[in-house]
Amino acid sequence: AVRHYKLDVKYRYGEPDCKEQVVMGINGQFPGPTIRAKAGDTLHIAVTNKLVTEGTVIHWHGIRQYGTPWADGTASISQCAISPGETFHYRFTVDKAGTYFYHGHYGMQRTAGLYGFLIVDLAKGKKEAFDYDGEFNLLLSDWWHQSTHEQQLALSSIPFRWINEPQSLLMNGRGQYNCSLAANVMNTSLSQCKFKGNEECAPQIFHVHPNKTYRIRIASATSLASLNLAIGNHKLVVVEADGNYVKPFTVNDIDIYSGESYSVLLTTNQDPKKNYWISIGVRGRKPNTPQGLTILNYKTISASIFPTSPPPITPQWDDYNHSKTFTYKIIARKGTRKPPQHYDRRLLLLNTQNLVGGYTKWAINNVSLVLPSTPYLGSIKFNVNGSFDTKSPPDTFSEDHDIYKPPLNPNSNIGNGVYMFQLNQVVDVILQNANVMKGQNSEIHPWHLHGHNFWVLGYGDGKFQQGDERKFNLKNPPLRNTAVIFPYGWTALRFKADNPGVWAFHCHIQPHLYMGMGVIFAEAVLNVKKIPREALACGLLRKVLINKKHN
Ligand SMILES: O=C1O[C@H]([C@@H](O)CO)C(O)=C1O
Repeated sequence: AVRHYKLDVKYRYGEPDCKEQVVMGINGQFPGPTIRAKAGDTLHIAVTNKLVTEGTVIHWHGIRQYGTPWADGTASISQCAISPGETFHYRFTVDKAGTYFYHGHYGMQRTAGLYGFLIVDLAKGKKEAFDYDGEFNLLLSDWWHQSTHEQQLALSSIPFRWINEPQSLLMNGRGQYNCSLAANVMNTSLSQCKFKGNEECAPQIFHVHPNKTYRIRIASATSLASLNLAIGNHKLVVVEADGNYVKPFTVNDIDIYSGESYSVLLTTNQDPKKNYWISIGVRGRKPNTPQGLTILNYKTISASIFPTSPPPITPQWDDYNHSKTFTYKIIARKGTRKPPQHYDRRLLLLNTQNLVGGYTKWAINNVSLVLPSTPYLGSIKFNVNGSFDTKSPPDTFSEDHDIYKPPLNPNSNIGNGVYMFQLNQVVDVILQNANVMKGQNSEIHPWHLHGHNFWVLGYGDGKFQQGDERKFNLKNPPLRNTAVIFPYGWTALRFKADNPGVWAFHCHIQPHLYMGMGVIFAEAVLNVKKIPREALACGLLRKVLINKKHN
């Protein structure tokens, strides 16, 4: 079936965490409306830019866009940003059931609140591999009181001004600044939040029946924060990651990084005369943001009876063993497509924090990504000269780079060259983490690939070495679209370049991408058919449109 949606992107006033702010909304809502379809459907989504003075695009995170690379929603990569007043028609099929989301992919618009769920149900007649009685959606994000326009300026100023930690964590767009739902039952200087219930920042309560099983679909659209989610007294059974089934495993809490999605099963087998906390807390960075909270309400009692015990304690922010233990448990469910046993090309990508002309940046193999004004997809397809660097960025980095120290020479270059792949090449990417520019520290980076799922073949501590590949999991590696690199560690991915198009591969932390932490993959672009004109009407491509009939 074809499903039609109309999304108007517009600023509005809102109180995501009880403080009035400018929020990027869709059809007047924040977060945007949930888009729902069945596997095999075609979505026709008309996005109208009502922002008045800036462009916009929307990326459908986790959707492979097979055959429709122009609909990936990445400004300067798959299309021209949609101008104020204009409408862009995204048309693509959703071929795989799963939990996805959509978000802005131009500047830091995601941080401003441009996101919503995209859920693809199984095709008619198909059955899930697990049973459940009901389901909930839980979209996680973080929230700043500084505007994203100012954040962009701060990050691209000399001296560099860091955006610092978020003021609040949001669940389905709701958080509480300067008060806590749990103040009465825990040790905090925050006062108790008081709600009538209809406030925009009042928590969205999850109502359940006892002795049932619920599927909770969770996605993280955070700008910066890595999160840990727990539900007081309850176990979580992880069954899906990034739209792929995983071998079910049971945990007390999950770590979720920006760009990831999970489905967990929750069985309501606890005392039905109580309600329970649902909590999220910051991981991987020294937190300065209170826990995000809401309530799991057993319908046997009133939702206004708060839990009498404190909310779950988030693991220490730097307890990376906790994170690794969770991440290493994720393996593919039986029946998942297996990876090719060999690769055709390997990239070793070193992530470093650098200086470019005095500006603080992130670079990959010493190149910090600055997007061109003409979108790659059109410029490669129509062979437009001069729209980006024709020289490819390096496939590897210097052997003697000491990942445990700040870079000896912190200076790097900006660039917008692409890695070119032939159709069906098997590509391995080893992401190598390192020390930041100042002090002794290495940060978590969740890397997201557009247009594909990749197999996560393995993780390791320290520097990747020849021979580490003997430890790769080629038997049941999970398929994902986002994978984390741990501090001072490496992560190995494999994918098949079977989707003609131009695809971004980048750190999903919004300020890091803004500071250049990404690369561009171009795959068999000459095989791309029928790019709509509206995706091409900017930069050096305008001439192509005027001069020749395209395709
Ligand atoms: O990109 C970043 O910059 C700061 C810090 O490294 C410099 O202020 C930080 O914590 C980041 O993640």
